[in-house]
Amino acid sequence: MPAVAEILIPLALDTAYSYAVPPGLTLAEGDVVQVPLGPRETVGVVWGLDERASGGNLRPVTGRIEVPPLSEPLRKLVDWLARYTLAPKGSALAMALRLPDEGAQRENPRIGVRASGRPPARQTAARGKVLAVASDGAVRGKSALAKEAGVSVGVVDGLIDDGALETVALVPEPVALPPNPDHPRVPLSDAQRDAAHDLIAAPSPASAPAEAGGTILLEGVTGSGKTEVYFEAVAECVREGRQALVLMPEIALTAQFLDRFAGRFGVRPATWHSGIGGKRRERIRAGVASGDVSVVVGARSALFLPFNRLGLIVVDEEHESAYKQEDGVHYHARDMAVVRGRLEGCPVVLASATPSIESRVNAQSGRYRHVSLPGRFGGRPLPDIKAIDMRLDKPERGRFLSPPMVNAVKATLEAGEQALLFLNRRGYAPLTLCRACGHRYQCRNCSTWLVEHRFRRALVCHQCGYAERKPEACTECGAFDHLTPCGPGVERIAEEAAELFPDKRIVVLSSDFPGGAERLRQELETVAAGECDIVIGTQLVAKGHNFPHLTLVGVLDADIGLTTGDPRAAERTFQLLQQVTGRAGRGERPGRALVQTYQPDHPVIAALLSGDAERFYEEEIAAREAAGLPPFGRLAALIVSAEEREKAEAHGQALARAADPPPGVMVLGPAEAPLALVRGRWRFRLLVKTERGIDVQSYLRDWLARGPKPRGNLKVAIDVDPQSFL
Ligand SMILES: Nc1ncnc2c1ncn2[C@@H]1O[C@H](COP(=O)(O)OP(=O)(O)OP(=O)(O)O)[C@@H](O)[C@H]1O
Ligand SMILES: [Zn+2]
Repeated sequence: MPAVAEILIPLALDTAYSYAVPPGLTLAEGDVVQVPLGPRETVGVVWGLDERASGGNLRPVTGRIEVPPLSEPLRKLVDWLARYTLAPKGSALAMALRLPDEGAQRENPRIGVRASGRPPARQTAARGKVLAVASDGAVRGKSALAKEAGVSVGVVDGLIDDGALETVALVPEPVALPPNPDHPRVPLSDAQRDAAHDLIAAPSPASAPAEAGGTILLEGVTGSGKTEVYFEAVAECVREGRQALVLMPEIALTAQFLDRFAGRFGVRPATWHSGIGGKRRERIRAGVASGDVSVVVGARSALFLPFNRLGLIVVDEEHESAYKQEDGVHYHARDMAVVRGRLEGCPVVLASATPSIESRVNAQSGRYRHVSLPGRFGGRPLPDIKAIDMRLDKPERGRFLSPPMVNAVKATLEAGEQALLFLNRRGYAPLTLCRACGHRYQCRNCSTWLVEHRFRRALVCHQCGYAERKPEACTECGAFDHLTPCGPGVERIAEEAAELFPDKRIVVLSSDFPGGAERLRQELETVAAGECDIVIGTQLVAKGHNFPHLTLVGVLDADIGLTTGDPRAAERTFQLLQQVTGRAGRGERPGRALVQTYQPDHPVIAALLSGDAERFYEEEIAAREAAGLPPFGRLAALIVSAEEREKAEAHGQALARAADPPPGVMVLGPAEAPLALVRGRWRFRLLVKTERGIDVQSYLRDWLARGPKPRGNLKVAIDVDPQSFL
């Protein structure tokens, strides 16, 4: 009697399906299998097995696929992820089960040749040279052998056909060489050594074994040398023969970082991000599963790699909102890292100069251990930060740099140092207006203004990517020469800087840098090497980078993020400004920062100027607690979208009527989303706010079960712990 296997299929399905295990097939939980689904065959994972049940009337499993099985902690992570985010379990599985695509499976092995020991049927001088070289029995590539013998590849081919040489598949080069934890290295400062010691220190013997995987907040001011400190924890992990994962926001994976890793461990680590192609992805996955790859540095998706003896997870820049995935499964990689650490029984290090309020509160309450580096490495001072009050120091008409800012840049360049001008706006101008008729250029698919990109000569939607050529005449009234850019983006600042400093080298860095991520990484290298004078950039250059020649940071619009209505607006602004000003003075010379603002007395700006981060955290934590906002209360958002506005609104209202919130739960909305239209879909938002002790997932499940069901093109996205409120 065949047993029954519960197979979870990586599609938007909530439960595993039952299949019979055919005679002769032995399966274990976690095995990757092929199963029939409707008229097709598909891939799934054994999620449960019942040896005693009778699968007689079920369709059988087709067979096992020879890829590494999913470990128990990884399966539990998938279960956890689905339960927490309310995503279908199959969708959660899909993230852990990126199977090789067709092309990747057929990776051609590299072929080498060696002497077979049989004499050739026909001997020539050229053949003699080849066989003389091959007589040592070593395996060589065909062309390498031909070159060494000084003959053409045709001669080698002839000897293969003849049987005097035989072909062998070469073992592919490893994706990463083993890091050496005891590679000679620069000595740590005393503060770093103490912090590293704290980080590695075993948890107190009183804690249960399951608690061995604790979470540690590694908080150190910008430039304090946190990287070197957590490298010590990585080294210790490698010494113990376990694997380490370092998560980074995608773009922080720079050559500079990889070189620092190589400086510490002798080799570069294996890396994992969206730019890694099919074959390489599969080899990394296989190496991670076999344990051959001991350290992976990767973007958030690396969290779902099949490590077989994970000993440490580091989340660098843990406060980064880029760790939140905003489509498909809405998960926060930092939070899931903490979960995976718990499931694997390994420690998790959250590193930041500006920790999230959530992690700060967890550290204060003792849920996380707190390790601090209060000063910069080498006793370097933190930058001196001053405000420029834009109400008093107005830029010239049509300009955006105030006179004190221009003077500071001038002085910096005269001293042979580098300046960074920071503005968190891509493109040339965020709005284009016709001065004749007042028409504003808007996206046809979204409720957003089109952003002028002068380099591309286009008006672009930053939501959906829609772009149109910037017209010569207004498309509404036909007037020529009346289209006016309103407000600045980085390209416009670059234009102003080029006029002010015509003989200086200026680079503009933003995520839409022409040439893509690889070119951008190269450009960051040239900045670090001091091969440019003025850097103009968005948040992309604001954090994580080490530019030793940079001594002046000018923030052009410190107020930008303060008025978004987002509950994290203050936190985000503080973190971003603290990070960007923290790029100044990391090398030999001290740095300073100037911050253009219309509200120098705003608590966030005042805290930044005071240099007293503690004050900001105290005030913000108190404010969150008073308002019952995270982490003192919980939030979840439902985003209802449809192609017709009325449909989305009506469904949102029907959901609200079915909400029936119990005590401790509040349901707000539906309200038209700030981004009311995205890619042709109208959006309405409902916000659930609960007391901390409430199981918000159960509430959401019950609510959605009794509420109206989405039909046709209508969709309801669920976002637990939302980071974006747009
Ligand atoms: N032990 C050391 N010996 C020599 N240089 C060091 C040492 N530790 C750190 N540094 C240097 O100090 C600088 C700052 O270090 P690091 O980038 O690790 O800081 P950080 O804490 O990560 O800063 P941020 O949070 O701002 O990114 C770097 O230039 C780094 O090379
Ligand atoms: Zn658009």
